[in-house]
Amino acid sequence: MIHTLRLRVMRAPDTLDNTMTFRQRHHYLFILLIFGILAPLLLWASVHFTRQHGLTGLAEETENDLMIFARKLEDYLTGYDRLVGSVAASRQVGALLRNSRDKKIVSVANTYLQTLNEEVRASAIYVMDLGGNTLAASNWQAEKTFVGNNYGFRYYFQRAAKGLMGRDVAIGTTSDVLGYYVARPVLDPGSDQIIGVAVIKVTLDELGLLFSDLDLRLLVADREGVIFLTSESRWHLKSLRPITTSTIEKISRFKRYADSLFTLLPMREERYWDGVSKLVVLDDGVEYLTQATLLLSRGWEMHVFKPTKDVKEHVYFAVTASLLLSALLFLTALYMNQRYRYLKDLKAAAIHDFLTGLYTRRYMEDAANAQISRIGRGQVNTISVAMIDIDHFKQVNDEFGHRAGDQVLRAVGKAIASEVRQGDIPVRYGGEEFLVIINACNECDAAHLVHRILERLKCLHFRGPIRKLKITASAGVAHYRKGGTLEDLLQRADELLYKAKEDGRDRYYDDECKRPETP
Ligand SMILES: Nc1nc2c(ncn2[C@@H]2O[C@H](COP(=O)(O)OP(=O)(O)OP(=O)(O)O)[C@@H](O)[C@H]2O)c(=O)[nH]1
Repeated sequence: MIHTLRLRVMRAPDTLDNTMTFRQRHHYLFILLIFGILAPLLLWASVHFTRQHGLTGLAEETENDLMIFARKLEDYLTGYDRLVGSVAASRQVGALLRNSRDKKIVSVANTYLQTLNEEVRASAIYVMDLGGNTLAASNWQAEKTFVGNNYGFRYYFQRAAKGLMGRDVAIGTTSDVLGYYVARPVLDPGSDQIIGVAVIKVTLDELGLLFSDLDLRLLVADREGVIFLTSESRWHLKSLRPITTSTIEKISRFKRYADSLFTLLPMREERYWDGVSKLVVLDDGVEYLTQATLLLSRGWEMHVFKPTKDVKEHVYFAVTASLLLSALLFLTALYMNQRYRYLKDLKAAAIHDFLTGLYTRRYMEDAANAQISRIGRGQVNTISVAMIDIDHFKQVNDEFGHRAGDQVLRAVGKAIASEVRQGDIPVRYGGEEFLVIINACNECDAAHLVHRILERLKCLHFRGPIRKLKITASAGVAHYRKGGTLEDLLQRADELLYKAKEDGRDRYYDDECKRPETP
């Protein structure tokens, strides 16, 4: 502590001021640097973690929605899958296929299909023979009835005619409406031979109602990636993947998508966010988190798109919050720094004389008393006090002015500080009076020091109007005596100083050392 303070003492006050400004500037630069690194880090972390957290939540919601809608669609269509089974097993349909020329049987079958269709609200229910001809249909009375038409080219018919479940999405040749077709073989109860095919058609408009009023985008595409069911009408019959010309031709033939262009669904900036979810920007310029699932029984794929705008809002909030936090931390750091410097300056001002930079009288009293108690404990040999007073200083003030007087005081303070050793305490005692508490090994050490100081003061050179000025000083040196007090020590030094002044100045008296007293 003393060592640090001593270094400060040895600087001229004007240099000290400059150093503090320089240091202060360094402090601000340091704080700015720290915040220059911290603020972007904080910003990056808040953006990263908020987005990460938001997208994780959104991915969970998307997965949930996907499961719900896939289940909803499956359940809805499975109802028709089962229903077509009961149509195929019905007495009326069996009778019709065994005897399609009997008008009465045909009429009974038509009425049965019509009534059933009204109950289950399908688009149409009809029965075909193995040649693909429609023998009876729920819309038998309509102008564009299916009865009499041949749908043998249809994929669903060909599957059912082979004894399999036929499922397909296609545009109706008679109705011109896109629909889901499900077909089952009709077996002869006696022989178990396939004798025809029962079909139910459900319009996709009706299916689309399942997905209306959603705050998400949803699509269902067939095996080839053609979107046939979607919450966005503009995506209708667009394709998720590039399709070859031969596939387009095949689709056109079986499904009658002939007029469609099969353009690709515009999806930009696709990238996987995790293993399952993708982040995409769609044709509306909005970013979505998307997930897909396969509807295995039908070979379809369902995609759900959830806008990430809520996540973005959270990120904006986090950015604002972290900017505010950074600003708050920055201001707090500035305030703390100012306060720290202020307290430090206050403390320095309390122990240092503002003009010379030497210690104050108050500090000296505390430090000297501490030294005296150390002597009592045997930790320090002895101490001495040298009281030094500039001779005829009043004349300097009177002749050259107070500022010149201050210049001399500063130079004397600097000279004394540079002569003392580490552990000595140089003090501005008052006015033009200085004092040094000397940690001496023996009495003559102190006399040597005072001798050197008085010599040095004689050699001081000044600038400006007082460049020709030469000064001398007088001193009194007193040594600690066992059991003595600081007051006693100071008094003896003062008396010796007084004596030196009286005897003509430019000398020192030492109460023990018998060295020459004039330097
Ligand atoms: N410039 C300046 N002068 C000071 C300061 N403190 C005290 N003085 C002056 O120091 C002078 C001390 O004068 P005196 O006590 O008469 O002593 P002296 O003129 O040095 O004469 P001797 O000590 O008897 O040799 C006074 O004129 C004070 O005004 C200060 O901080 N700055």
